[in-house]
Amino acid sequence: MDDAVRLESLTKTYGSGDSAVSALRETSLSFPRGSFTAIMGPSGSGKSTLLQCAAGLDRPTSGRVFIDGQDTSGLNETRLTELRRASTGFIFQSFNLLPSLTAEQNVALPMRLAGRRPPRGAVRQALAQVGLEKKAGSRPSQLSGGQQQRVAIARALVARPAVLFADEPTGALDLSTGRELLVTLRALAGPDGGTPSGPGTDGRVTTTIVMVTHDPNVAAYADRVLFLADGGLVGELLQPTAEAVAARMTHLAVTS
Ligand SMILES: Nc1ncnc2c1ncn2[C@@H]1O[C@H](COP(=O)(O)OP(=O)(O)OP(=O)(O)O)[C@@H](O)[C@H]1O
Repeated sequence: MDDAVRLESLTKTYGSGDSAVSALRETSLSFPRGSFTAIMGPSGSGKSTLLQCAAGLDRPTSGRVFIDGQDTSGLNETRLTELRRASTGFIFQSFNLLPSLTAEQNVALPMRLAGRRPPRGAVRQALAQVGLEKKAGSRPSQLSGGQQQRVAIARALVARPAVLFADEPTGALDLSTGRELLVTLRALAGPDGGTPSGPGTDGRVTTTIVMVTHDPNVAAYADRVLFLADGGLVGELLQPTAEAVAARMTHLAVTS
C-alpha cells in the first residue's frame, strides 16, 4: 500500500524517572495517499504528540516515521526540515496570516522564506483549490474568518505536499463557515479516499489529510476516525457519522 505517512511502533516519552510521561506507546498507523483521517481521543490521550511526530516537527523516543516514503529517523535536522517543507503542510486553529501581505503574498511566503520562487501559477492554483481565486489581492482584514483559513490552507498546499496536517482547523470558525471549510478539505483529499496523490486526470491535485479534532461533527467529514486513549490506538471507524463518533467518544470517556 502506498502511504503518504506511516508510523511504526511509535513511542514518545516526555521527561524521565518518576516524572516520565508516556504520550505515545508503540503506536503503528498508516495514512494512505488521498485519505482523510480524523484523530480523536480524550484530553491528554496523545493526539497532538502523534501529529507533531507524524509531521516531523518532533522526534519520537523510539519507532519510525516515514513521510512520503522516506524514513525520517536517519535524517539530520536540515534534511528533515527540507523533507517537511517539500512534503508536509500544517494548518492550525489560528490562521497566522501576515496582515500587511495580500492573500497571494501570504500563500507565497513560506516558499520565499525558504529561498525558492513558487512555480509559475502555483500560488493562483492553490488559491483556486480553496475557492479564493478572486481574492488574491485582498489583505486578511478584508477577508472573513473562513476566507482567512482558506488562505492558510492554500499556503499549506502551495508546495503540493503529500500530506496536510490540521489541528482543530475549524475551532475559530462559526458552525456554517466551519462546515464549508470541511467540504473544501473533503474535496482536497480523494473523493472516496485512496485516490493517488498528484494531479488527477482532471488536473486536480489531491492530498492526504490528517486532522485532530474534539468535535464528532467535524470528524464525520473524514473517511475514517482513529481513536486514541492513553497514548495508544483503541479504535477505528470507517465512513463515520457524527452519532457513531459521539457514541465511541462517550464510551472512551467512561472506560479510560
Ligand atoms: N512537552 C511536554 N512535556 C511533558 N509532558 C507533555 C508534553 N507534551 C505533552 N505532554 C504530556 O503527554 C500526554 C499527551 O499529550 P498531548 O498534548 O499529545 O495530548 P492531546 O490528546 O493532544 O491532549 P488535548 O486534547 O488536551 O490537546 C499528556 O499527558 C501531556 O501532559
